[in-house]
Amino acid sequence: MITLKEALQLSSEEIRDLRNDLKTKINESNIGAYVEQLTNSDISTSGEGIPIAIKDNINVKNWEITCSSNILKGYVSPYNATVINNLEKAGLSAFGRTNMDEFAMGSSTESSCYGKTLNPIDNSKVPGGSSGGSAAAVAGGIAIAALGTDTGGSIRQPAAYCGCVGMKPTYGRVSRYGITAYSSSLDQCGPITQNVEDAAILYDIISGNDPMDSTSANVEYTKVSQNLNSDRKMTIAVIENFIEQASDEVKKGFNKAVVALKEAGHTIVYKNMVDTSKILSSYYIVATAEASANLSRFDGVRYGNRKGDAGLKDMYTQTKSQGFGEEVQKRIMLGSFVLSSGYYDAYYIKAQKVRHLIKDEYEEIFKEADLILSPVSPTTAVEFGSFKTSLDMYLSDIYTISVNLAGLPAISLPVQKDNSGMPVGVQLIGKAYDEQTVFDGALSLEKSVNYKK
Ligand SMILES: NC(=O)C[C@H](N)C(=O)O
Repeated sequence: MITLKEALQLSSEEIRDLRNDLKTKINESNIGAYVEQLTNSDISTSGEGIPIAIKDNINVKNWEITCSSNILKGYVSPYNATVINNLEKAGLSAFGRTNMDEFAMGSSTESSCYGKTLNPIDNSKVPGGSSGGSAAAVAGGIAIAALGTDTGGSIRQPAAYCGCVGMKPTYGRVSRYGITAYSSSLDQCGPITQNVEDAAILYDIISGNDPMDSTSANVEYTKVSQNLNSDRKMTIAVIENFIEQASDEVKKGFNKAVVALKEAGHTIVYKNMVDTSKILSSYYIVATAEASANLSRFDGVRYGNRKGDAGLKDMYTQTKSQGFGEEVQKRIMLGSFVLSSGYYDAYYIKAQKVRHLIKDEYEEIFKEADLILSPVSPTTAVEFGSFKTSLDMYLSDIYTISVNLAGLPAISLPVQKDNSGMPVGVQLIGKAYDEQTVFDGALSLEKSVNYKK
């Protein structure tokens, strides 16, 4: 597949041919990366630009947006998210809706109301989640690049499971206007691409201050893709107590990355951080609390397909219990519980304290290091049905969620294959607003590991 960098050099006729070619490839593909592939409808397109696949929680004017949930089936966006306007300004267009876990709550794309997306490398394995459709489309050669969202790893983990590059920007760097909120203090939109340079290009295109998003950062901004420099020598920290929990195959991949970084001239330092079990508890309290508030708008009155006609209570009950899947219902209930009076201090406030502690620990490490290297997930992509309980699934997020709790930028990239041929990804985490260092380090690592698809 042509890269985004190459596509930016094409004439309008060549782009038209590329779009037609892509449409044929999508229709012939059997991995179910796109919602349209799973529903037998036509690939949605907006404009005539370079085609970029869009996760089903990002508003594109006049497109159906469902967040892969039955509750929103048939809902059509009245406006574009800012990221879509930014794509269009740069000569790119939204092209095809990618599958996801319902309301971005999951790590395998198994909770979509449309059904599964298959990992293109091994169809018996999950593509990861929640942006599993976006990662599978890029890895499967049916998208040049895609947009995903990352609340607790939803860009980086599917990118790692499928062997592509996924980047979560600093909280506030990319506008959330027009992106369906799951957990407003954690969500960020970012690129999923075939390589690090394309990720930098797409990040540059979508990022920047937006007055339509009150959480958008108004800080000085320089484009990263024009200043990429893989020759910078950096100090990179490794969190020792994190790695112990990874599978042997992930450890091997991680060690390869450490050796490659040393060979590229970087200095490695070893650190420890707060226990991952505390990070997990903090994330699943903060995220579900915010989700319970954000998803209250899908009540059959303001949004959502209305069900039940025996009074208000029946209408709310029927609308939500028929519209939302099991995992979403569970999280709304958990979130409502931790915010309820009597439990608020014991759970929600405590989780916020742990969140601050995590932030402080990152700041301490960044006094000495430019970047932190960590695995993306404790295992490579698992077989469908492997997550028997919600907790099994939550445990696949132990390395990614602290980055969202601290609001930091991070990029995941593949470094080698495990003994069954599945990609092993690692992530580089940076200081807030220091995306340049994140991309420079990632480019250096990409060159030195020389991963072959
Ligand atoms: N949305 C995400 O970033 C995925 C994360 N596994 C979650 O379910 O919250």
